[in-house]
Amino acid sequence: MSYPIASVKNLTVRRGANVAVDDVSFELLAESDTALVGPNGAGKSSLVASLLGLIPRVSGDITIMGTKMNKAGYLPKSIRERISYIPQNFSFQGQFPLSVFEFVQLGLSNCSSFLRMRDSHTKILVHRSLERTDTFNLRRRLLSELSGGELKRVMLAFCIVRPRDLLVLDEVQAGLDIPSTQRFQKMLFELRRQEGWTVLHISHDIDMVLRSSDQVLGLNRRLCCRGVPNLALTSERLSVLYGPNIVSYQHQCRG
Ligand SMILES: Nc1ncnc2c1ncn2[C@@H]1O[C@H](COP(=O)(O)OP(=O)(O)OP(=O)(O)O)[C@@H](O)[C@H]1O
Repeated sequence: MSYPIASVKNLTVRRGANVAVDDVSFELLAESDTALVGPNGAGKSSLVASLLGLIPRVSGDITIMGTKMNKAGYLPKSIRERISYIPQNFSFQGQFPLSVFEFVQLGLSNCSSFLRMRDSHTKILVHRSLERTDTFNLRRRLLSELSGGELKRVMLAFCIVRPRDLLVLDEVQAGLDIPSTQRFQKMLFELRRQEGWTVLHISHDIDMVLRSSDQVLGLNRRLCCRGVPNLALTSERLSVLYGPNIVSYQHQCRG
């Protein structure tokens, strides 16, 4: 039977003077895929940032892997190092002097079980992660020299270089073309199964959510719907979320 990796109860978050997330409760079950959907400005990134302890919350309880997050957003290192986060935007301008290999290797630094690891072992782990994400040929390139799609696959290599339990992704498809999106989704799906990750991801692709997620959370400041996507995302619920003029199209492409 599945157990909760994360549990959120009555979470309220403010951004500036406004309430961005209002009294939201949900659970993320182990090894499940949960999509967080909703219109622009609905509070999705705020919810995720608060779940990760990156921004404060006004009220509510957050428990991750059995440990309750304190009011200041603190979680012990033993829990934090089991979580991975790929943010919505990241770019490396100019000649940011960090190679792909060095970046992925950083995923091992500061991790208790790898601190005394020999250099040769570290290299094997990094190379294996790069191979599994089709980024081995990029290992000597600077991060600032990568395309958006390449950078996202390198972020996945960073996530798998050591075991994690919870992966949080904020609109990873943003800026990717159709083939890159399909390639990334396929890779993520396979890695999730191999690694046993619990995934929470923000998405604007309702068709993809219907096809691949176990649970959907429909947010528009408050939680408007929640459950198995094809039951929860009815046209009525989509209208509540996005407004009455929403029309849902099914992608014809099955990649
Ligand atoms: N740093 C900030 N300071 C003040 N208000 C903010 C800040 N960041 C976000 N907000 C506001 O909080 C609300 C929720 O924003 P948030 O980014 O969480 O929404 P979102 O659902 O992730 O949107 P999008 O789909 O456009 O990325 C919005 O009204 C936004 O203007």
